[in-house]
Amino acid sequence: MNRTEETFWMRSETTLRKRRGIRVLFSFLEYVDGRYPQPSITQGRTDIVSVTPWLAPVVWEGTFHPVLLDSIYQKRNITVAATVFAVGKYIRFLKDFLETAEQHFFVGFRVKVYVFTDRPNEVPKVKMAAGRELVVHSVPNSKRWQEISARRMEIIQTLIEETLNKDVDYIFCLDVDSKFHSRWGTESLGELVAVIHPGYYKDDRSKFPYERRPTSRAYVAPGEGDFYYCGGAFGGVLAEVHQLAQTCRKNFEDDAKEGIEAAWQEESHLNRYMLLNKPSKVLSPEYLWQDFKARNAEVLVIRFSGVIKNYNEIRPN
Ligand SMILES: CC(=O)N[C@H]1[C@@H](OP(=O)(O)OP(=O)(O)OC[C@H]2O[C@@H](n3ccc(=O)[nH]c3=O)[C@H](O)[C@@H]2O)O[C@H](CO)[C@H](O)[C@@H]1O
Ligand SMILES: [Mn+2]
Repeated sequence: MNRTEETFWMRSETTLRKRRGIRVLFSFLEYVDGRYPQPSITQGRTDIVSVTPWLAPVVWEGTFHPVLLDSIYQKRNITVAATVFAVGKYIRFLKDFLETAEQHFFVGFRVKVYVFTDRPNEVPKVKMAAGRELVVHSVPNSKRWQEISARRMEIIQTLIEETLNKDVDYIFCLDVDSKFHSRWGTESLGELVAVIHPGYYKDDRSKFPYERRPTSRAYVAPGEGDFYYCGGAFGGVLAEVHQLAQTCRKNFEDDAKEGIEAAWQEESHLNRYMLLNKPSKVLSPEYLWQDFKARNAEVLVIRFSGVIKNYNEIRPN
């Protein structure tokens, strides 16, 4: 292949890596006058799988053209919401989360960030670009972190019912103890969007930390399960996320009435839900890495990553 034949999709992994710094410039130049490199269905990345067996895209760097995608959604004038919870000491993560979201999360689009906190006075003043808005809601604290984490589903369900329906198209629900490091944009949009957990994506499904007690409504039987998805990031269109949140909330509460709490709270219920209701788009672990993990070779870009935290110091229990 000579240099002129080389397209965005055809670049080898090492070339991509070498060019990371100027990639944004390249993808922009490749889009001059609405022209972009010819798509190929026979050449592209070979080190990853970019479609699930139910034909949902799996989003990895190098499988999409950011400027082309943005131009499609710009015409539709979409609004994207994000929810983030900062309860108790987790308020300390909010500043970095919001500041890095300004740099990387749907830049150039209308964005509404909904912050839920028991400390509204401590919400940092972060300068937001035109078209971007911060909305703060008060929520009660709780003695157990498991409760705080799991009750997000109830609050997300209510938020969608009460306020969002009119002027929001897509919603993402994100952990606060994380930062954006690179683009998270229109390539992530879909009806129901799940993110693959960075800790298990090369493991056999028998190792996934699903809820394994059949008495729980989050139960996943041995030999079942597609991927292990994160509780810390999911999204989609409002109707789909509403259905997910309502179902996970109800199943979590019905379990609680019988004295059972799933292994990973709402994350377990989300995994059960996604097994029965396959996501229409799957985001690779680029979309939720963990700072303590070294970057694997196939991960060319880390877009969003959990910070290292001292659990004993910040959690209420
Ligand atoms: C990266 C990822 O997939 N993380 C998931 C994982 O553990 P994590 O260890 O990431 O959970 P976590 O401690 O970050 O809690 C989840 C989220 O709940 C909120 N929070 C929690 C405790 C608290 O005192 N205050 C507060 O605001 C906050 O937004 C936090 O980011 O498993 C949890 C199961 O319960 C959740 O599914 C998390 O989303
Ligand atoms: Mn977290």
